[in-house]
Amino acid sequence: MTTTTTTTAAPAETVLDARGVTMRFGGLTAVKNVDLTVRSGEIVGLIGPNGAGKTTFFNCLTGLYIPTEGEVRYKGTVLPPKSFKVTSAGIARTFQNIRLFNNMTVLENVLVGRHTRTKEGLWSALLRLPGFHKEEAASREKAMELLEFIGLAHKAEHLARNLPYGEQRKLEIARALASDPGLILLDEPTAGMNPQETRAAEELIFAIRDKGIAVLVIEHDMRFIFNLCDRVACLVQGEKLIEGTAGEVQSDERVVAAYLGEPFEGAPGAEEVAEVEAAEAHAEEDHEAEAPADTPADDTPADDDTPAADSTTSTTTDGEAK
Ligand SMILES: Nc1ncnc2c1ncn2[C@@H]1O[C@H](COP(=O)(O)OP(=O)(O)OP(=O)(O)O)[C@@H](O)[C@H]1O
Repeated sequence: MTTTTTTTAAPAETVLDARGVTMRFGGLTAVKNVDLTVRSGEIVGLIGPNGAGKTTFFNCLTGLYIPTEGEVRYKGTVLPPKSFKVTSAGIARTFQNIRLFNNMTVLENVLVGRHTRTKEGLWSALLRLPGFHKEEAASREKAMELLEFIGLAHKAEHLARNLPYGEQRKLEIARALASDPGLILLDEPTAGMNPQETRAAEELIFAIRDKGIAVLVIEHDMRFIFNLCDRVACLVQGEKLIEGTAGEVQSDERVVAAYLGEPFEGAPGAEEVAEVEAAEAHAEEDHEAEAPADTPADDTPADDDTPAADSTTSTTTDGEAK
């Protein structure tokens, strides 16, 4: 008789549990009855056309807004309706528009991010009061570790305002990580980044996840979000349209329809479309020039069309599929 032993992995802990979150501004319902769960070890994406309610939802999760209805729990406990208390509880975030202390150094910005984990408060950190300096030594080591982690240790003494844009975005992430979060919310972390910076941001987010921090990320760059995320939820006009794996969401016709008229970032732009059209027109001209006058169109070998057709297909597919 054979016995089989099966080992089951421990179920992932629910880090964030948002239930029925609704946010109204007067007559406008920006977020309507949205449920979302993020588990430990996960990277979850939040997509949706402009004005879909993504940032408003983030604001409801982080205590900036008190939802009109619904409840948000972090590791089983209902979150307090104050952003600094939410940060203390373990949720950190970055903003769509970078919010750094421009006249402070890179290191000081990260140290300010540690204030929820030190006895001295935010004002002490900002005004560099004596108490802050005492705790600074202990926090400094941790802050330098974070700067190493994001690759900015060599710029620790630079003023934040002198960093290139992509590095300012990284610094915001380091500052958020300084509060030792269990969940980090990233609002358009690659906005304004070039392709190399975007790839580096992707690696950084994977590394954050590997540190045991769950990630919820808003992005318009579909290629980035579908590469990165374990699950993706799509908001449209404040409501969650679908939630699933990248493949499921990507192929959902309602998602595609929701974006119609608003091309995906990474989808072929006007220039690429013009290139394809020019190539097609060129191929047609060549074809007409090559075909003997008395050859019926149907007799033209299929191969003659292949290169132009292939190049058209691959450009379109590549752009749309990712
Ligand atoms: N404080 C506010 N007062 C009134 N209306 C608001 C407020 N904040 C957001 N809205 C409205 O709520 C809706 C959702 O906006 P929100 O910024 O959350 O969308 P979004 O999905 O983040 O958009 P984007 O991708 O453009 O950043 C919009 O119609 C917006 O005008």
